[in-house]
Amino acid sequence: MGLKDQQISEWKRFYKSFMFAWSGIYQTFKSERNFQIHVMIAAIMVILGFVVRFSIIEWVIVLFLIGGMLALELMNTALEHVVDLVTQERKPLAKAAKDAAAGAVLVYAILSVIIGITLVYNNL
Ligand SMILES: Nc1ncnc2c1ncn2[C@@H]1O[C@H](COP(=O)(O)OP(=O)(O)OP(=O)(O)O)[C@@H](O)[C@H]1O
Repeated sequence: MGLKDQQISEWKRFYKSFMFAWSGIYQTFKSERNFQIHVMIAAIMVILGFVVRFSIIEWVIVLFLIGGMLALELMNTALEHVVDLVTQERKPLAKAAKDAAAGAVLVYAILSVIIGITLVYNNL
């Protein structure tokens, strides 16, 4: 295979992984109610940001919060799938794993809400 063919094949692989990742986001959006709620809250936050005119720094903070929240929710969904793959039975370890992951999402969500409200309030 020539250098050009190799480069094309690299791009194809990159494109394929991108499509797999996009499919993961789309499937999670379709099937997980919590993910849909997070997307809705993110959209409201972006609209509020334009209304109260966030500064650049405030936008950076908000976009990191939104990106972090959605990424964490995707990881939580991935973990739930893996646990369900490992066992369909009710097991304490399965519960501990799912609850810990859900706890991580909750911690980030609470902090995001506090920071989001503070930023909006600060610009009123
Ligand atoms: N295999 C399991 N063993 C013990 N507890 C579980 C297990 N799966 C889920 N749980 C508990 O149920 C909670 C909700 O889990 P999950 O969102 O996966 O729904 P589910 O209980 O599997 O069923 P459903 O999706 O139909 O509501 C978890 O946070 C955990 O506390």
